[in-house]
Amino acid sequence: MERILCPSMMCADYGSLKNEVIALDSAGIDIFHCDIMDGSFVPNMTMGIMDIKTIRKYSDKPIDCHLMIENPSSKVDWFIDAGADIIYIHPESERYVIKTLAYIKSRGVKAGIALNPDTSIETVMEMLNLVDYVMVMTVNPGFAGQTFIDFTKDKIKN
Ligand SMILES: O=C(CO)[C@@H](O)[C@H](O)COP(=O)(O)O
Repeated sequence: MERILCPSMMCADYGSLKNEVIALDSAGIDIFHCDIMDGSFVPNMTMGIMDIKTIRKYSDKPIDCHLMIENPSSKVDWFIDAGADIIYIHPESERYVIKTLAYIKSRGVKAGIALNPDTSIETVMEMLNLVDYVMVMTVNPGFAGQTFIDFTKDKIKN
């Protein structure tokens, strides 16, 4: 099994983002994982477009944007234009999921589905051949440092 390292950039020191990006890049990380939260789909607000642009400015490594926002289809262009290489959307937050996945791919970036702990894999079974990645969340989206929800292990296994 291939293992890759994707540090969560919401945990970076924002007083020194440029240096954090350069240090992670030279430490050999694989993908910058960026948690985008709108304070509505999840009870927190985190990174935005300027942060993605800063990461893109100081590294050529892939950037993934995990959109924890309502109606992500209206905003995917913002993040692609800022430099994202992979966009994750939540089926719980989007009315036209497959249309949005197809649009993301048509823009030349990879598309992923992220699943809340209480969303079953069956919900998205038909869409699995349309995505490049599936993110199985092992905590409720919104915050770093939460306790691992044990039953999500079975979902990952399946
Ligand atoms: O999407 C999220 C939280 O919603 C994660 O990406 C966290 O940012 C990572 O948390 P830790 O692994 O540091 O607890």
